[in-house]
Order: sequence, then C-alpha cells, then structure tokens
Amino acid sequence: MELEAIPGVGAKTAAALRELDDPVATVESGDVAAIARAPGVNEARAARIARGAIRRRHGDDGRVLATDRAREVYREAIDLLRERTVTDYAAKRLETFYPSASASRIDEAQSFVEEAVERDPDPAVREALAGVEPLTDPPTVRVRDRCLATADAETLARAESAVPELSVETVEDARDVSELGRSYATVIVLDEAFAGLDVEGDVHVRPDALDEPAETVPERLLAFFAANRARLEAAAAVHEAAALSPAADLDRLRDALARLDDDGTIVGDEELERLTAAVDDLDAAVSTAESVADDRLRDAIRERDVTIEGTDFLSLVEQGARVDSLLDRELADEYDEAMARAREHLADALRLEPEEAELAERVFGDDPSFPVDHDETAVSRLKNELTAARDRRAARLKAELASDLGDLREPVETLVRDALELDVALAIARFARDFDCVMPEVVGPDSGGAKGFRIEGGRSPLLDVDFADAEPIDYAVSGATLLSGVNSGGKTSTLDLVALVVVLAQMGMPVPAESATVERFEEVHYYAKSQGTLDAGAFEATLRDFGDLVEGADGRLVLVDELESITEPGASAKIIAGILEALSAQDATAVFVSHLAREIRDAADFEVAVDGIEAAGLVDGELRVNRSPRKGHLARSTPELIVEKLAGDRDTDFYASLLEKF
Ligand SMILES: Nc1ncnc2c1ncn2[C@@H]1O[C@H](COP(=O)(O)OP(=O)(O)OP(=O)(O)O)[C@@H](O)[C@H]1O
Repeated sequence: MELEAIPGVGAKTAAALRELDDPVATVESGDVAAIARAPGVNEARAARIARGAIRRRHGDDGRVLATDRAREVYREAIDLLRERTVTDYAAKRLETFYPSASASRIDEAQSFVEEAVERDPDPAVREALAGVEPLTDPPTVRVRDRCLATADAETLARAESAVPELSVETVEDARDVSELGRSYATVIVLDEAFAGLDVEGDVHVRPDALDEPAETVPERLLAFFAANRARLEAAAAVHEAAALSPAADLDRLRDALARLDDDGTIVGDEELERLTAAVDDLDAAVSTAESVADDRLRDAIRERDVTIEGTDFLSLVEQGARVDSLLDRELADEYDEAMARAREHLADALRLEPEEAELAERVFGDDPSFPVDHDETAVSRLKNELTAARDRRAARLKAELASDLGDLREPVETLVRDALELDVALAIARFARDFDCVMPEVVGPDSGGAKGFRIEGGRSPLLDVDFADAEPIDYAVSGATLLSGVNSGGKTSTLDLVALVVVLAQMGMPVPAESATVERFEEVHYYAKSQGTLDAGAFEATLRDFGDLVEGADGRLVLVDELESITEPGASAKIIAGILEALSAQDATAVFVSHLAREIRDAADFEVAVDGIEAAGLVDGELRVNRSPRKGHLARSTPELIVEKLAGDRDTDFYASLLEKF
C-alpha cells in the first residue's frame, strides 16, 4: 500500500512515516504511540493517520458527521470516553473510533468493544496504569573506551550509521590497529582481511559486528531498558493486577532490571563494586596508609633513645645529610614494621585480591624515609590494573545482561502496548457502566433492517442534570417527523439523545439505553436551534444549506431544532413543510422540533407525522412532563396549558373563549 493512499497523508507526512521500521504495518496497526514515533508526528496527528488508515481499509469516505452540531456531539461522546482513561495513549487512541457508515468498520469496532465492556475496571489496575507510557528511545549513548576499525570507506559509512555510539577509525595495517589498541580499551576490526591479526591489547576481528549491535554495543540495549524501567515495571504491575497474560516473562524482566542502574550501568555485582571502589579510593587509601606508617614510626622514634656517634652527627650538621641512613641503621626493624602496616592498610582498605596486593606491596618500597613516601609509578600501575579489571568485568556483565535483555526487547513492546490497550478497553467499560449502556443493533439495507431509529430507556449523559436524575426516554422514528411539546419539555434533549445514540452506535460503541436499534446512516445532519431571527443574507445561506441537504444522498438522519426561529412564523411554517416534503420523498429519517407543528402540518401537502412531548399538567405552577414523546400526538403548548388551567380555575367567559382558539 502507498502511504499517500491514506486519507490525510500527504507527501511530507508519508516521508516522515517512512522513517518508521515497518511504516505500512505500523500505520495499519492503529498503534498511535508507534505512529507518533515518526519525526514531527505528534499523537493527535498519529490518531488522525490511524483513523485514515482504518477508513481506507474499509473504503469509508467518512462523511457521517455532516454538520457542526453533529461534530460537536461526536466530540462530547469522545470526551465522555476520554475522561475515563488513565493514560494519554488511551485518550489519543480512542480518537481512532469515529462514526462510520461502513458495516465492516462498525463490526470491527464492535468486536473490540464487546470484549472491552466485559473487563472489570478495577481501581488497582487503574492505579498501576498511571505509570504506563509508550516506550521511549533514549538519546544515543557515546561509548569512549571501544572503537570500530576498518580499511574500507563503505564499511566506515555503514558502521557510522549502524553504530553511532562508537568512534569508527580508519586503519591501513596492523600497526594502525596496534596504535588504536593503545588508545582504546577494546578495538573491533570489521574487515575479514585482518583475521589472524596478532597485536597486543583487547583487539578482535569481527566482520559481523555491525549485524550484532547487542554484542558490539550492549550499552544501547541497556540504555533502552534503563530509560524505560518505570514504564516497564508499571506495565508488569498492570498485567498482574488485571491478570493479563504477559508477552514477556515478568520475573526475568524484573531480575534483569534489578541488575541495571538508571544510567545504564550494572548494579548488584559485588566484584564490580569492589573494583570500582578500589579505583575510586586508591589515592585516598595510599595517603591514609602513609599516615598509618608515619604514626607508627613517630611513636617508635619517640620511644627510642638514639645514640649518634660524633662523626655521624658532624656529617649531619655539616653536609645536611638525610636522616635516611640513620633510620636505616638505627630503626630498620621499626621502619619495616611501619611499611608492613601501610601495605596492610592499603590491601584492607581497598579489599585487594592476593595478586593485586602483590602490586600494592610495591607502593611502599624499602627505601627508608620519614615522613614515609610512596612510589608513584607503583600506584599508577596498580591503578591501571584495577581499572582494567573493573572495565573487563563491567564489559562482561554488560554483555551478559544485554544478551538476557535482547530476548525481551520485542516482547516488552507488546507488554507495554497490551497494558495501554487495556486502558482503552477499561475506559470503554467504565463508560458503559457509568451510563448503563447496551450494545446497539446497527442495521443496514444489506441486513434488511428497518429504517430510522428505535431507542428504549435512553438516558442522555449530555443533560444538564446528574445522570442519576436523567429520566429514561423511549423514542422511535422512521420517516420525516415533527416533534412538538411544551417549553422545557425536553425536545432539544431528545434530539441530543438521538444524535448521541446514533453517533456512538456507528462508532461501534455501547449506547446509554436499555435497548437501541439504529439504521446505519450515511450522514447525520444535526442543526442546533439558531439564536434568533437571521438577517436576509444568513437566512438565504441557511436555506441554501437545506437546499443542498434535500438534494443529497440516501440514508440520512436529519435532526433540526426549532428552525422556525430563523424568520417570521408564517414563512417558517411553509419552509419547514417544504423541506419535510422533500426529505420524506427521499425516505430520509428526520426529526424537526417545532412549536409550529400545527401550522407546518397544515402547510404540508403530505401526511406529516407529529409526535409530542406532553405535559401531564401543571402541579404547583410547575409543568409535569412525560419525557418520552407520544407517537402521532400534537402536544399542547405551554400557553395552551396555562389558559386551560385559568379557564378551569376562573368562572369567566374570557378564558373559555381563549381556550377554544387553541
Ligand atoms: N430526560 C430528561 N430527564 C431529566 N431532565 C430532563 C430530561 N429532558 C430534559 N430535562 C430537563 O429539562 C430541561 C429542558 O430541556 P430541553 O431544553 O431539552 O427542553 P425543550 O423542550 O427543548 O425546551 P424549549 O421548548 O424551551 O426549547 C433540561 O435542561 C433538563 O434539565
């Protein structure tokens, strides 16, 4: 598939997507986080791309949301779902659900949702989810103690791009390699031609080094796991809390992570810790060992009476001769003892192994002096030995850990993705529970289903009252219908409920009702109530909209709230009657809320269906409303109800004659 074939993907975005490992599969997977790894593609854009890929797969041109108010209802539906996610990933991923007119897309979404609503949105799982995020690629680590070497320009270019962590050096012969061996702890030669090379130092000829990055630069894998530690631990906790079967062995993962520090270095190895501390503490330990020896000698000298022969004394005074010879002669034993103490201190303080201790012996030589002095060359030799041993051990442990983690690299991607997808599922499950939802039946012409919609016990979460106080509504319409009713009876709320149920149903989502069947509409046109009379220009534009609407395709749902307010009542009634006639002729499903139902019915030259939200009456000046529209019933208006009440209460002809006019 060409990436540009996806709706909304132009040449620039396609080029960015091609930077991904497997662009087509990634885009098709709907994995918003993976798509967002393409340069310059944020998660919101990734969600649009994923949605575009779904559309393309289902041959779906995505025209269902045909008006601003319809798009608003979709946003409100998405927000209700998104509010129930824990992770940003899930919030974005939910945006890949959109109202579709494609049966296969709705089926696909419904099968995901049907599984999702069975999940238990356990608070412990939600808590664990808080730490899960898509895996991140840490910045490239520079490794300075190792280099790659080649004589070939092409290999050099390949090496630089495959292993940016290491310097790549050009070599011509064994001498060059051996020189590199002096600057780097490890040299990896990439050319077969150097096989059998015999140079000093840690030099390997490995023509396959570029294909085995885990071996060549274990630091890369270690940095990846170190950077993602918290996410991985959280994803593991989610699997346990939700009893999901994990894609990666969690004990192995935890064990490996425990051996890794946040900066990608190894922890928990006693020998490595000993060597590291020995290198770090060497200088300090040498100077403490000197003090130990000095103290010992000072005490010894203090306690001794030293007899100096006259000639010695003279030579001391005259020639400034050093006391070394005196020390040597008079205090040889004490000096040896002090040196032994110094060596012992060094070996103990640095916890040296016997062969290292041998080197340490040379730090304190046999040439007597006071204060005691150390041999700098011996110290730096010891330091070099310890450093090399530390680096060798670290390299071995890194390689071992990287090889353990190598097997986990792919599975942890799935582990984290499964945890994030669980958040998507749990948000849907919570939505379904919070609003007492049911899976709707979405029927199309292919399934021979009825036209229009039928909602039973529908309760709108979009009402301005608490959901607990939302009264259930039963409403079914097929064909063009007028919805009449008292003021504040719930007409607008009914349109909102119908729009929400249809939009959710075509997204493949559960709907807030006891049962619902909706036609698979090609387009949903929902027009909100206009704010007052329009001027001539706006009125003309609105009429043109409806002109286009009645010219449009089959399979439309048209919901219109009090269109009459756009112009004067007489003209409005005629216009609405005309629009209804056209829609009815096309077999569209339409609900027009209007206070002019009677006038429209009179103006229409077909039998317009009229439903009504009826007031059961006035109780203490308050309207009692039966929220479910009554089929085939023109509801009495609020003024009519009040006149009726007055006519009953007062015994005057005025109210009775007023009432007759209704
Ligand atoms: N099903 C319901 N359950 C509980 N309350 C409802 C329900 N439907 C509507 N209401 C309440 O009634 C109020 C008025 O509803 P709505 O605006 O839908 O009435 P309307 O018939 O369109 O009014 P108007 O004729 O003034 O345009 C809402 O704000 C809401 O508080």
